[in-house]
Amino acid sequence: MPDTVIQASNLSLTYGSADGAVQALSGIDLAIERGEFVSLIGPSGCGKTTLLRVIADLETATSGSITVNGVSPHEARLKRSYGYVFQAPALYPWRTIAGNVGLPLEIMGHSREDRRERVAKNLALVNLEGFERKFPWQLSGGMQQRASIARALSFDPDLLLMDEPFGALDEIVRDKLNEQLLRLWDLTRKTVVFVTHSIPEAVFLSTRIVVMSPRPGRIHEIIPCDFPRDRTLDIRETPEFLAIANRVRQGLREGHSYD
Ligand SMILES: Nc1ncnc2c1ncn2[C@@H]1O[C@H](COP(=O)(O)OP(=O)(O)OP(=O)(O)O)[C@@H](O)[C@H]1O
Repeated sequence: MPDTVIQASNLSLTYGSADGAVQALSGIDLAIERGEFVSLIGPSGCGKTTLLRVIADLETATSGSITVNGVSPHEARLKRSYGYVFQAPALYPWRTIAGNVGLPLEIMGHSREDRRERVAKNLALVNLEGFERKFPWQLSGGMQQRASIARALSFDPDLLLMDEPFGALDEIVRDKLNEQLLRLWDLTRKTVVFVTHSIPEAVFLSTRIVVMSPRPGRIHEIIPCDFPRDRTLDIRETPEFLAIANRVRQGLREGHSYD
């Protein structure tokens, strides 16, 4: 496996629409190394989701180049190199939690026994052991989102792409899930690319923060964030944390993000 998980060079993407073209990404240069936790932050419309979708081969760049694990996003998708977590949990209501988490494995043809083992392991990773037989509607929003993270991890990809997974949750639940996600990242050594609108969330979780600006979507600045991997929520009170949060806020302002 190459050490560089994602390498984007001069990547641009223009959507064609009935009322004209929208340049969603322009001149994106970004390299993400194995084991990093990289957040993409910026205002609505700056291209965060589009960039994640290009990595996942759900959109194709108009120009420039990108590799995922050293191959094209299309080949990486065929090799099931990543798990994708959406903003809404998107669990099938008629399937149990085990049925939802094991669905990718079912599609990939894993045996019943192997599925049961992997589902149990991944539910334990997101602290949902014992919930196999419940249905999604029997779980809180935060628990459903944890189940969708377990589903993304079910086939053990090294790369996790997360599009504002906790955006719809209240702050207390979000704090808890941020801590759990960080522990999971530390334990599994996955590479995470995480989209958020929240400055504290980005600073708490990331090893680097990519500040994006809109019209067209560009990278304004990349801010390193080198707290220990096993950080806890109390670091949010430290001057170092506040200094990085201020830098991100300043970067967003310079990108004319809130005009
Ligand atoms: N399928 C599409 N067709 C046309 N334009 C699109 C399409 N998807 C996104 N766009 C436009 O591309 C730009 C970037 O959108 P994108 O969803 O990537 O931004 P974002 O930063 O993720 O926003 P948000 O934070 O609101 O999710 C926006 O101007 C959006 O309206």
